Amino acid sequence: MRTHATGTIDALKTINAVELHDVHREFGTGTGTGKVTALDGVSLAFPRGTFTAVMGPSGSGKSTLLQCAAGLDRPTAGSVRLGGTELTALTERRLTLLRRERIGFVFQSFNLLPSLTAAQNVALPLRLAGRRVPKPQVREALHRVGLGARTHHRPAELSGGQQQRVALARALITRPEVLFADEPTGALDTRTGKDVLTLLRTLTDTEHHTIVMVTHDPLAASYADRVVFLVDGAVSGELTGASAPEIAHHMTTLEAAPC
Ligand SMILES: Nc1ncnc2c1ncn2[C@@H]1O[C@H](COP(=O)(O)OP(=O)(O)OP(=O)(O)O)[C@@H](O)[C@H]1O
Repeated sequence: MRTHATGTIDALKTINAVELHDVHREFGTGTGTGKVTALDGVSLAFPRGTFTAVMGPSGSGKSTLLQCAAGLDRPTAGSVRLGGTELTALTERRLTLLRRERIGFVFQSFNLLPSLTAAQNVALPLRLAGRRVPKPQVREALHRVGLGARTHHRPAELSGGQQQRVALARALITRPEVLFADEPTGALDTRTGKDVLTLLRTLTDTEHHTIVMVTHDPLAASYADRVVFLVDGAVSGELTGASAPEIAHHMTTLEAAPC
C-alpha cells in the first residue's frame, strides 16, 4: 500500500491526472445522417487523488465524456491530457498501449472472462502487457477488495458485487493513473452497490487513487468528492461534498429545465 504524509497528499491534489480543454464530439457527420453534438466545448480537470462523479440527464454526453477522457473515443476537436501526454495526438497503437498501462476501467457489466478464475482475471492486464505476474501481487489486489478467500473461484461462482470487486482489482493491478467507472453499481442491488461505493471511496482515501465515475444515482454520486453536471454536452455546474438529497434536488432542476 502506498502511504503519503498529509502535505504530500495535498500537493498531489493540486496536480491534474486528466485535463480536457474545449472538447467537442460530434456524431453522424457522414452523408445522409443528421449531426449529433454529444460534447459541446467541455473543459474539465480531474485532480490526482480525488473522486469525481459525472451526472446529467439521459443523452447529456456522460458516457461520451468518459470515453473521450479515457482514450476510448477521439474528440472531434479539443485536447485531452493524461499526465503530460496529449491523447488526441497519439496513434491507435500508442493509445492502446497507454490505456493498457495507465488507465483502469470498470463498467456496469463486469466483463470478466467466465472461464478464468478471479486471480487469472485480475492477472490478465499484466499478461496482456507482457509483464511478469507476481502471484503475491494478484493475491494482494484481491485481498484489498475483500476477496482474499475467493482467488480460485470463477465468475459464475461469485455474486454480482463480488464480480465487480474482481473487476476493480483487475482495473487496479497495473496501478493506473486514473480509474474510470461507467455506472459501476448499475447492475447491483442497493446494499451490494453501497459496498462497492464504499470500496471506491476507500481507494481514494487510503491509496489516493483518482476516480471518475458516471452515474445516474444521486446516492452513488454522494460518495464522490465532487459531482460535475452535464446538460446538452456542456458542463452546467458542480457540487462539492453534497449529500444524496442535495444531488437529487439539483438533478431535478436540470431535468425540469426547458430544452
Ligand atoms: N456512436 C454514436 N453515434 C451517434 N450518436 C451517438 C453515438 N454515441 C452517442 N451518441 C449521441 O450522443 C449524445 C450523448 O450520448 P451519451 O451516451 O454520451 O449520453 P449519456 O449522458 O451517457 O446518456 P445515458 O444517460 O442515456 O446513458 C446522445 O444524443 C446520443 O444519442
